[in-house]
Amino acid sequence: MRILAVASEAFPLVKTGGLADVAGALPLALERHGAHTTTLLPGFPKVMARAHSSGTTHQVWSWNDFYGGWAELIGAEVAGLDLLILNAPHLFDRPGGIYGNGAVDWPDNWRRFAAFSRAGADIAGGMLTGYKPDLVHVHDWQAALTLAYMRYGAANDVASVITVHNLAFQGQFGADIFGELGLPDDAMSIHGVEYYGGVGFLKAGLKAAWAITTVSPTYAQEICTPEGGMGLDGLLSSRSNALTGIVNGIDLEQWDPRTDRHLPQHFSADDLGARRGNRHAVEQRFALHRDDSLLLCLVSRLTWQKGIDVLVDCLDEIVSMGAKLALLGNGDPSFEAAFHAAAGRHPGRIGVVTGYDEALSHQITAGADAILVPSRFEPCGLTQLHGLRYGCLPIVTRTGGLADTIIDANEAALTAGVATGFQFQPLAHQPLINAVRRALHVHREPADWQGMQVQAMRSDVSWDHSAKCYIDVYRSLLRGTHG
Ligand SMILES: Nc1ncnc2c1ncn2[C@@H]1O[C@H](COP(=O)(O)OP(=O)(O)O[C@H]2O[C@H](CO)[C@@H](O)[C@H](O)[C@H]2O)[C@@H](O)[C@H]1O
Repeated sequence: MRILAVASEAFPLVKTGGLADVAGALPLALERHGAHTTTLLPGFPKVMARAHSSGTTHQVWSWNDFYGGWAELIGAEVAGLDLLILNAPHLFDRPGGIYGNGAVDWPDNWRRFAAFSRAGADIAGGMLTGYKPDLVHVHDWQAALTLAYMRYGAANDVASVITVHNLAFQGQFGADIFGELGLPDDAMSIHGVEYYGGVGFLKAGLKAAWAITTVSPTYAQEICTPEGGMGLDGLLSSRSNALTGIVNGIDLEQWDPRTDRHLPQHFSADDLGARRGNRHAVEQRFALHRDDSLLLCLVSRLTWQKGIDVLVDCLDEIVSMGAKLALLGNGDPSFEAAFHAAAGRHPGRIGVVTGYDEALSHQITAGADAILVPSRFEPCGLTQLHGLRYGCLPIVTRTGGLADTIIDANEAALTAGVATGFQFQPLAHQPLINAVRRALHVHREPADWQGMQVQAMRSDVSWDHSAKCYIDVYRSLLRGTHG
């Protein structure tokens, strides 16, 4: 089975969030089940640099004028990924972020990702000699228009899947761009790309996809409701037969406490005492007192989605309850400032590093006792899976993938010895505080805490089961039995 994946980021080439982790790891997991993935990426500077340093790049196509400038497609192989890269300097070669400069989106994002999607559809339609995918799998709004170009073009017989990683990002633009997309006039309708009077990239993909997946069963249900659907619940519930929730895995080689090159001290479920060296490293890096109190951590984009506003409100009380916190994140400057102010009020009890630091994210998860994931909504969530893998017990809101991956330490689960973390709902000050209090309570009994750590580390967070679920979706489409 040949899959063409279309994604705007993939680890380890370029990453702003969890999408990159998935786009980087899923192809390797699918390969083990006999499906070969070729991944189309935009030629962002980091992608081009990494591809060139691999020494494997070769041109497979070029255009003199592709959405306003010269462009080429490059083949490359990086970190086990079979890549096609759309090198279009007028669209992707610029300083700043891949989607914008600071908090401001690039004004030509519609053109950048329309071009990217068009390239995906042309490849699906057989533009490249010797390569035609059996199925196209696109991720999020940046790649979603691929499916509209396929549907209204030469590749409307090629099976397609769209995965929604986060419904909050929809790629909505004014109707005035439509004329420049190169789609036929009848695509500008409610059955095509039209969305609330403008053009909706994600909407167009959801409408055209043969199958829709999202990254957990609970989120799949939530997005069909007015509360969770962000304006797309009508469309999604009308397509609920085509919608499947498949929980993400994590890369077990990148996240292996016995071999992780980022850790000062390796450990395993049989040797939890060895976590201590990592704990000391975290205490040192975050200027925290060295003691045995509950060490909580956070590794997150600092946004409203992640419930950071509520956490900020709880920090003083969490410290007064006896816990301490190591906070790593970047995003909304007001949250960064609030964290620094809290660290100033509680020296030795709250430590903050603002910025994006992959190595530090591993160290924190290996050294802290528990990881906070107080998300307002969470399609799947990866940091709680990292926490499980490293015996850093997740304290999470009961929503989306957090509800599906963590077993709450209620009385029954504790007695049965199956608890792996602490859930609370709704996202608000008191429920969060109560969850931390429950964690403190278990933490006072080292044998109970370690029992939960072992149980957490036994959880299956691999890609194996999820890859099988994707293969099932692909097969059902190719057999014509889906939805
Ligand atoms: N400051 C920092 N330093 C280092 N690493 C950091 C960091 N901030 C975040 N990270 C890392 O970035 C990733 C973020 O993963 P999340 O699951 O929180 O995804 P995100 O919300 O971006 O994406 C969306 O897509 C993913 C993938 O489907 C879904 O899991 C998720 O629910 C959905 O919102 C993790 O690997 C985390 O360790």
